[in-house]
Amino acid sequence: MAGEAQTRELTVDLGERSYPIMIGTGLLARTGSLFSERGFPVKSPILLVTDRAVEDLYAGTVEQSLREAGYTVARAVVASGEKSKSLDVFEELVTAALETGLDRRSTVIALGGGVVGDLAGFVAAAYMRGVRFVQMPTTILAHDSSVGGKVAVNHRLAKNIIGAFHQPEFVLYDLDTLASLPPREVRAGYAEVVKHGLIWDEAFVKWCDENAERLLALEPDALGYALHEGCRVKSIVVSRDERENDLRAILNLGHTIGHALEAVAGYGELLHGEAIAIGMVGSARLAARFGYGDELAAETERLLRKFELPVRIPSGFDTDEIMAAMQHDKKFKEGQMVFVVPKRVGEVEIRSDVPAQWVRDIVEQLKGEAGKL
Ligand SMILES: O=C(O)C(=O)C[C@@H](O)[C@H](O)[C@H](O)COP(=O)(O)O
Repeated sequence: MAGEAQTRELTVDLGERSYPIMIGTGLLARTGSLFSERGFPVKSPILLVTDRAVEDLYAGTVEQSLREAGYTVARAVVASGEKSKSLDVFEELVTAALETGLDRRSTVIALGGGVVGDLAGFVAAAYMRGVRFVQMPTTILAHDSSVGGKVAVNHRLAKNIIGAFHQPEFVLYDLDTLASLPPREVRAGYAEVVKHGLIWDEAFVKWCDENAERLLALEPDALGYALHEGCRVKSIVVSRDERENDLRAILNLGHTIGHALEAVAGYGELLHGEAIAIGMVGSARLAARFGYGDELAAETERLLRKFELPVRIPSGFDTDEIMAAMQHDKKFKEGQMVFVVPKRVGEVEIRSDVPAQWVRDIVEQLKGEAGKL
Protein backbone atom coordinates (compact mmCIF):
# COMPACT_ATOMS: atom_id res chain seq x y z
CA MET A 1 0.00 0.00 0.00
CA ALA A 2 1.59 3.26 -1.08
CA GLY A 3 1.09 6.56 0.68
CA GLU A 4 -0.70 7.78 3.75
CA ALA A 5 -4.37 8.08 4.50
CA GLN A 6 -5.92 10.78 6.63
CA THR A 7 -6.76 9.65 10.16
CA ARG A 8 -10.49 9.18 10.54
CA GLU A 9 -12.22 8.80 13.89
CA LEU A 10 -15.71 7.81 14.88
CA THR A 11 -17.45 6.80 18.08
CA VAL A 12 -19.52 3.83 19.06
CA ASP A 13 -22.11 5.56 21.18
CA LEU A 14 -22.92 3.42 24.20
CA GLY A 15 -23.29 6.07 26.90
CA GLU A 16 -20.62 5.68 29.57
CA ARG A 17 -19.14 2.75 27.62
CA SER A 18 -18.75 4.69 24.36
CA TYR A 19 -15.46 4.17 22.58
CA PRO A 20 -13.53 5.55 19.63
CA ILE A 21 -12.48 3.83 16.43
CA MET A 22 -9.33 5.39 14.97
CA ILE A 23 -8.54 4.57 11.34
CA GLY A 24 -5.31 5.76 9.75
CA THR A 25 -1.66 5.05 9.08
CA GLY A 26 1.24 4.86 11.55
CA LEU A 27 -1.10 4.25 14.48
CA LEU A 28 0.47 1.14 16.05
CA ALA A 29 3.55 3.12 17.03
CA ARG A 30 1.27 5.41 19.04
CA THR A 31 -0.15 2.60 21.20
CA GLY A 32 1.83 3.53 24.33
CA SER A 33 0.83 7.19 24.29
CA LEU A 34 -2.81 6.26 23.64
CA PHE A 35 -2.74 3.94 26.66
CA SER A 36 -1.22 6.69 28.81
CA GLU A 37 -3.65 9.38 27.64
CA ARG A 38 -6.56 7.08 28.41
CA GLY A 39 -5.31 6.25 31.89
CA PHE A 40 -4.56 2.56 31.43
CA PRO A 41 -2.75 1.59 34.65
CA VAL A 42 1.01 1.16 34.26
CA LYS A 43 1.33 -1.37 37.08
CA SER A 44 -1.05 -3.94 35.61
CA PRO A 45 0.54 -6.14 32.93
CA ILE A 46 -0.85 -6.32 29.41
CA LEU A 47 -1.33 -9.46 27.33
CA LEU A 48 -0.85 -8.96 23.60
CA VAL A 49 -2.60 -11.74 21.67
CA THR A 50 -1.65 -12.18 18.05
CA ASP A 51 -1.18 -14.92 15.46
CA ARG A 52 1.84 -16.34 13.67
CA ALA A 53 1.19 -14.41 10.46
CA VAL A 54 1.02 -11.06 12.25
CA GLU A 55 3.52 -11.56 15.05
CA ASP A 56 6.76 -10.90 13.18
CA LEU A 57 5.32 -7.97 11.28
CA TYR A 58 3.65 -5.81 13.91
CA ALA A 59 3.84 -7.17 17.47
CA GLY A 60 7.27 -5.61 18.03
CA THR A 61 6.02 -2.12 17.16
CA VAL A 62 3.13 -2.34 19.60
CA GLU A 63 5.26 -3.78 22.39
CA GLN A 64 8.06 -1.25 21.96
CA SER A 65 5.60 1.62 22.05
CA LEU A 66 3.97 0.25 25.23
CA ARG A 67 7.32 -0.36 26.94
CA GLU A 68 8.52 3.15 26.11
CA ALA A 69 5.40 4.42 27.87
CA GLY A 70 6.26 2.33 30.95
CA TYR A 71 3.97 -0.67 30.47
CA THR A 72 4.80 -4.35 30.98
CA VAL A 73 3.61 -6.49 28.11
CA ALA A 74 3.71 -10.23 27.37
CA ARG A 75 2.99 -11.82 24.02
CA ALA A 76 0.76 -14.84 23.34
CA VAL A 77 0.80 -16.22 19.82
CA VAL A 78 -1.82 -18.54 18.34
CA ALA A 79 -1.90 -20.38 15.02
CA SER A 80 -3.41 -18.37 12.17
CA GLY A 81 -6.89 -19.33 11.03
CA GLU A 82 -10.38 -20.09 12.26
CA LYS A 83 -9.34 -23.33 13.97
CA SER A 84 -7.80 -21.23 16.74
CA LYS A 85 -11.25 -20.06 17.78
CA SER A 86 -11.63 -23.06 20.07
CA LEU A 87 -12.06 -23.73 23.78
CA ASP A 88 -8.62 -25.40 23.82
CA VAL A 89 -6.86 -22.29 22.56
CA PHE A 90 -9.01 -20.15 24.85
CA GLU A 91 -7.70 -22.17 27.81
CA GLU A 92 -4.11 -21.79 26.62
CA LEU A 93 -4.58 -18.03 26.60
CA VAL A 94 -6.06 -18.03 30.09
CA THR A 95 -2.95 -19.95 31.19
CA ALA A 96 -0.78 -17.28 29.53
CA ALA A 97 -2.78 -14.56 31.30
CA LEU A 98 -2.26 -16.24 34.68
CA GLU A 99 1.44 -16.86 34.07
CA THR A 100 1.86 -13.21 33.04
CA GLY A 101 0.16 -12.11 36.24
CA LEU A 102 -2.74 -10.27 34.63
CA ASP A 103 -4.89 -8.66 37.31
CA ARG A 104 -8.36 -7.15 37.20
CA ARG A 105 -7.02 -3.83 35.94
CA SER A 106 -5.03 -5.45 33.14
CA THR A 107 -5.72 -5.22 29.42
CA VAL A 108 -5.87 -7.85 26.70
CA ILE A 109 -4.93 -6.54 23.27
CA ALA A 110 -6.07 -8.34 20.11
CA LEU A 111 -3.62 -7.67 17.29
CA GLY A 112 -4.85 -9.52 14.23
CA GLY A 113 -7.91 -10.40 12.20
CA GLY A 114 -11.34 -11.52 13.29
CA VAL A 115 -10.15 -14.81 14.73
CA VAL A 116 -7.68 -13.14 17.08
CA GLY A 117 -10.21 -10.42 17.95
CA ASP A 118 -13.02 -12.85 18.78
CA LEU A 119 -10.74 -15.19 20.70
CA ALA A 120 -8.77 -12.59 22.67
CA GLY A 121 -12.00 -10.71 23.32
CA PHE A 122 -13.56 -13.81 24.82
CA VAL A 123 -10.51 -14.22 27.06
CA ALA A 124 -10.88 -10.57 28.13
CA ALA A 125 -14.59 -11.11 28.79
CA ALA A 126 -14.08 -14.25 30.89
CA TYR A 127 -10.75 -13.78 32.65
CA MET A 128 -11.48 -12.72 36.24
CA ARG A 129 -15.04 -12.06 34.92
CA GLY A 130 -13.84 -9.34 32.62
CA VAL A 131 -10.78 -7.16 32.04
CA ARG A 132 -10.09 -4.31 29.64
CA PHE A 133 -9.88 -5.12 25.96
CA VAL A 134 -8.38 -3.26 22.99
CA GLN A 135 -8.92 -4.20 19.35
CA MET A 136 -6.15 -3.67 16.78
CA PRO A 137 -7.53 -5.16 13.57
CA THR A 138 -5.07 -6.11 10.83
CA THR A 139 -7.49 -7.33 8.18
CA ILE A 140 -10.26 -5.71 6.14
CA LEU A 141 -12.78 -8.24 7.39
CA ALA A 142 -12.05 -7.26 10.98
CA HIS A 143 -13.50 -3.77 10.46
CA ASP A 144 -16.69 -5.66 11.25
CA SER A 145 -15.66 -7.99 14.06
CA SER A 146 -13.55 -5.40 15.93
CA VAL A 147 -16.57 -3.16 16.48
CA GLY A 148 -19.58 -4.08 18.57
CA GLY A 149 -18.26 -6.33 21.29
CA LYS A 150 -19.30 -9.75 20.02
CA VAL A 151 -16.57 -12.13 21.17
CA ALA A 152 -16.67 -15.91 20.91
CA VAL A 153 -15.10 -19.24 20.09
CA ASN A 154 -16.58 -21.96 17.88
CA HIS A 155 -17.95 -25.38 18.68
CA ARG A 156 -17.46 -28.23 16.22
CA LEU A 157 -21.17 -28.05 15.44
CA ALA A 158 -21.75 -24.31 15.38
CA LYS A 159 -19.85 -21.10 14.83
CA ASN A 160 -19.49 -18.44 17.57
CA ILE A 161 -21.70 -20.48 19.87
CA ILE A 162 -19.67 -19.94 23.07
CA GLY A 163 -19.24 -16.24 23.63
CA ALA A 164 -20.18 -12.96 25.25
CA PHE A 165 -20.72 -9.27 24.59
CA HIS A 166 -17.61 -7.42 25.74
CA GLN A 167 -16.93 -4.00 24.24
CA PRO A 168 -13.36 -2.82 23.62
CA GLU A 169 -11.94 0.34 25.21
CA PHE A 170 -10.97 1.50 21.73
CA VAL A 171 -10.31 0.21 18.23
CA LEU A 172 -6.99 1.14 16.65
CA TYR A 173 -7.09 0.42 12.95
CA ASP A 174 -3.67 0.91 11.39
CA LEU A 175 -4.08 0.73 7.62
CA ASP A 176 -0.36 0.00 7.17
CA THR A 177 -1.03 -3.52 8.42
CA LEU A 178 -3.32 -4.26 5.48
CA ALA A 179 -0.45 -4.07 3.00
CA SER A 180 0.70 -7.55 4.01
CA LEU A 181 -2.69 -9.23 3.48
CA PRO A 182 -2.79 -12.12 1.00
CA PRO A 183 -5.06 -11.25 -1.98
CA ARG A 184 -7.62 -13.88 -0.98
CA GLU A 185 -7.99 -12.23 2.44
CA VAL A 186 -8.34 -8.82 0.81
CA ARG A 187 -11.19 -10.04 -1.37
CA ALA A 188 -12.89 -11.85 1.51
CA GLY A 189 -12.71 -8.70 3.64
CA TYR A 190 -14.76 -6.75 1.16
CA ALA A 191 -17.72 -9.10 1.62
CA GLU A 192 -18.45 -7.49 5.00
CA VAL A 193 -17.81 -3.99 3.60
CA VAL A 194 -20.37 -4.63 0.86
CA LYS A 195 -22.71 -6.14 3.45
CA HIS A 196 -22.71 -2.92 5.46
CA GLY A 197 -23.77 -1.05 2.34
CA LEU A 198 -26.43 -3.57 1.37
CA ILE A 199 -28.14 -3.44 4.76
CA TRP A 200 -28.04 0.32 5.28
CA ASP A 201 -26.68 2.63 2.64
CA GLU A 202 -27.47 2.51 -1.05
CA ALA A 203 -25.09 5.37 -1.87
CA PHE A 204 -22.21 3.49 -0.27
CA VAL A 205 -23.03 0.39 -2.34
CA LYS A 206 -22.84 2.55 -5.46
CA TRP A 207 -19.53 3.97 -4.29
CA CYS A 208 -18.17 0.42 -3.69
CA ASP A 209 -19.32 -0.58 -7.15
CA GLU A 210 -17.52 2.39 -8.72
CA ASN A 211 -14.36 1.97 -6.64
CA ALA A 212 -13.91 -1.80 -6.59
CA GLU A 213 -10.65 -1.66 -8.53
CA ARG A 214 -9.13 0.97 -6.24
CA LEU A 215 -10.23 -1.05 -3.22
CA LEU A 216 -8.75 -4.29 -4.53
CA ALA A 217 -5.51 -2.39 -5.17
CA LEU A 218 -5.61 -1.19 -1.53
CA GLU A 219 -5.44 2.49 -2.49
CA PRO A 220 -5.08 4.16 0.93
CA ASP A 221 -7.74 6.83 0.62
CA ALA A 222 -10.34 4.53 -0.92
CA LEU A 223 -9.56 1.86 1.67
CA GLY A 224 -9.72 4.32 4.58
CA TYR A 225 -13.06 5.66 3.36
CA ALA A 226 -14.54 2.17 2.83
CA LEU A 227 -13.50 1.00 6.29
CA HIS A 228 -14.77 4.20 7.86
CA GLU A 229 -18.15 3.74 6.16
CA GLY A 230 -18.34 0.07 7.13
CA CYS A 231 -17.49 0.93 10.74
CA ARG A 232 -19.95 3.84 10.66
CA VAL A 233 -22.87 1.60 9.69
CA LYS A 234 -21.82 -0.97 12.25
CA SER A 235 -21.52 1.67 14.99
CA ILE A 236 -24.96 3.10 14.30
CA VAL A 237 -26.57 -0.33 14.48
CA VAL A 238 -24.66 -1.40 17.61
CA SER A 239 -25.39 1.92 19.34
CA ARG A 240 -29.11 1.36 18.82
CA ASP A 241 -29.22 -2.30 19.81
CA GLU A 242 -26.07 -3.48 21.57
CA ARG A 243 -27.37 -6.93 22.58
CA GLU A 244 -29.12 -7.90 19.36
CA ASN A 245 -32.64 -7.71 20.70
CA ASP A 246 -33.91 -6.67 17.28
CA LEU A 247 -32.15 -4.25 14.91
CA ARG A 248 -28.65 -5.65 15.31
CA ALA A 249 -29.76 -8.90 13.70
CA ILE A 250 -29.60 -7.12 10.32
CA LEU A 251 -25.80 -7.36 10.56
CA ASN A 252 -26.32 -11.06 9.98
CA LEU A 253 -27.16 -10.65 6.29
CA GLY A 254 -25.73 -13.70 4.54
CA HIS A 255 -24.74 -15.33 7.83
CA THR A 256 -27.51 -17.95 8.12
CA ILE A 257 -26.24 -19.84 5.10
CA GLY A 258 -22.67 -18.52 5.55
CA HIS A 259 -22.16 -19.84 9.08
CA ALA A 260 -23.58 -23.22 8.05
CA LEU A 261 -21.13 -23.44 5.15
CA GLU A 262 -18.22 -22.61 7.44
CA ALA A 263 -19.24 -25.25 9.97
CA VAL A 264 -19.82 -27.93 7.33
CA ALA A 265 -16.58 -27.12 5.46
CA GLY A 266 -14.56 -27.46 8.65
CA TYR A 267 -13.56 -24.06 9.96
CA GLY A 268 -11.05 -22.26 7.78
CA GLU A 269 -11.61 -24.11 4.52
CA LEU A 270 -13.87 -21.36 3.33
CA LEU A 271 -12.93 -17.90 4.59
CA HIS A 272 -15.64 -16.15 6.59
CA GLY A 273 -16.06 -13.42 3.98
CA GLU A 274 -16.32 -15.99 1.19
CA ALA A 275 -19.04 -17.90 3.05
CA ILE A 276 -20.91 -14.64 3.71
CA ALA A 277 -20.71 -13.65 0.04
CA ILE A 278 -22.38 -16.92 -0.95
CA GLY A 279 -24.89 -16.48 1.88
CA MET A 280 -25.79 -12.97 0.67
CA VAL A 281 -26.58 -14.32 -2.77
CA GLY A 282 -28.79 -16.93 -1.08
CA SER A 283 -30.60 -14.21 0.90
CA ALA A 284 -31.13 -12.14 -2.23
CA ARG A 285 -32.67 -15.18 -3.92
CA LEU A 286 -35.02 -15.51 -0.95
CA ALA A 287 -35.98 -11.87 -1.52
CA ALA A 288 -37.21 -12.86 -4.97
CA ARG A 289 -39.42 -15.53 -3.40
CA PHE A 290 -40.89 -12.87 -1.13
CA GLY A 291 -41.74 -10.79 -4.20
CA TYR A 292 -38.96 -8.21 -4.04
CA GLY A 293 -37.86 -9.02 -7.59
CA ASP A 294 -35.14 -11.02 -9.27
CA GLU A 295 -32.91 -8.00 -9.89
CA LEU A 296 -31.67 -7.91 -6.30
CA ALA A 297 -30.03 -11.30 -6.62
CA ALA A 298 -28.51 -10.40 -9.97
CA GLU A 299 -27.23 -7.07 -8.61
CA THR A 300 -25.82 -8.62 -5.44
CA GLU A 301 -24.09 -11.26 -7.46
CA ARG A 302 -22.67 -8.80 -9.98
CA LEU A 303 -21.25 -6.62 -7.19
CA LEU A 304 -19.70 -9.53 -5.32
CA ARG A 305 -18.15 -10.86 -8.52
CA LYS A 306 -16.59 -7.43 -9.00
CA PHE A 307 -14.73 -8.07 -5.75
CA GLU A 308 -13.82 -11.53 -7.08
CA LEU A 309 -15.82 -13.24 -4.34
CA PRO A 310 -17.46 -16.66 -4.67
CA VAL A 311 -21.19 -16.60 -5.35
CA ARG A 312 -21.89 -20.34 -5.56
CA ILE A 313 -21.53 -23.22 -3.09
CA PRO A 314 -18.38 -25.12 -4.07
CA SER A 315 -18.68 -28.80 -4.96
CA GLY A 316 -18.56 -31.36 -2.19
CA PHE A 317 -21.11 -29.76 0.17
CA ASP A 318 -24.02 -31.89 1.30
CA THR A 319 -27.40 -30.12 1.41
CA ASP A 320 -28.65 -32.07 4.42
CA GLU A 321 -25.54 -31.16 6.38
CA ILE A 322 -25.95 -27.49 5.50
CA MET A 323 -29.62 -27.57 6.54
CA ALA A 324 -28.72 -29.31 9.82
CA ALA A 325 -25.94 -26.82 10.57
CA MET A 326 -28.40 -23.93 10.18
CA GLN A 327 -30.44 -25.40 13.02
CA HIS A 328 -27.53 -25.15 15.44
CA ASP A 329 -27.02 -21.47 14.73
CA LYS A 330 -28.10 -18.71 17.10
CA LYS A 331 -30.42 -17.59 14.36
CA PHE A 332 -32.55 -20.72 14.77
CA LYS A 333 -35.32 -19.72 17.18
CA GLU A 334 -38.60 -21.34 18.19
CA GLY A 335 -38.18 -24.00 15.54
CA GLN A 336 -37.60 -21.47 12.74
CA MET A 337 -34.57 -20.31 10.83
CA VAL A 338 -34.19 -16.54 10.88
CA PHE A 339 -33.00 -14.85 7.71
CA VAL A 340 -32.04 -11.29 6.90
CA VAL A 341 -33.70 -10.66 3.56
CA PRO A 342 -32.97 -7.64 1.35
CA LYS A 343 -35.98 -5.57 0.27
CA ARG A 344 -33.92 -3.31 -1.95
CA VAL A 345 -30.28 -2.17 -2.03
CA GLY A 346 -29.69 -0.47 1.34
CA GLU A 347 -32.66 -1.97 3.19
CA VAL A 348 -33.30 -5.39 4.69
CA GLU A 349 -35.88 -7.08 6.88
CA ILE A 350 -35.63 -9.90 9.41
CA ARG A 351 -37.82 -12.86 8.57
CA SER A 352 -38.60 -15.94 10.59
CA ASP A 353 -41.25 -17.19 8.18
CA VAL A 354 -38.93 -18.59 5.53
CA PRO A 355 -40.10 -22.06 4.48
CA ALA A 356 -37.29 -24.58 4.92
CA GLN A 357 -38.07 -25.90 1.43
CA TRP A 358 -37.22 -22.49 -0.09
CA VAL A 359 -33.87 -22.55 1.66
CA ARG A 360 -33.22 -26.10 0.53
CA ASP A 361 -34.12 -25.18 -3.07
CA ILE A 362 -31.77 -22.22 -3.02
CA VAL A 363 -28.93 -24.23 -1.51
CA GLU A 364 -29.46 -26.81 -4.25
CA GLN A 365 -29.47 -24.10 -6.92
CA LEU A 366 -26.29 -22.54 -5.57
CA LYS A 367 -24.65 -25.94 -5.60
CA GLY A 368 -26.04 -26.95 -8.98
CA GLU A 369 -24.86 -23.79 -10.70
CA ALA A 370 -21.34 -24.08 -9.32
CA GLY A 371 -20.10 -25.87 -12.40
CA LYS A 372 -21.46 -23.13 -14.66
CA LEU A 373 -19.42 -20.22 -13.26
O1 LIG B 1 -21.81 -7.84 15.04
C1 LIG B 1 -22.81 -8.44 14.69
O2 LIG B 1 -23.87 -8.39 15.32
C2 LIG B 1 -22.80 -9.27 13.49
O3 LIG B 1 -23.71 -10.02 13.24
C3 LIG B 1 -21.64 -9.13 12.58
C4 LIG B 1 -21.29 -10.38 11.84
O4 LIG B 1 -20.77 -9.99 10.60
C5 LIG B 1 -20.25 -11.20 12.57
O5 LIG B 1 -19.78 -12.24 11.75
C6 LIG B 1 -20.73 -11.75 13.87
O6 LIG B 1 -19.69 -12.29 14.60
C7 LIG B 1 -21.77 -12.81 13.71
O7 LIG B 1 -22.47 -12.86 14.89
P1 LIG B 1 -23.26 -14.12 15.37
O8 LIG B 1 -23.98 -13.65 16.58
O9 LIG B 1 -24.18 -14.52 14.26
O10 LIG B 1 -22.27 -15.18 15.65
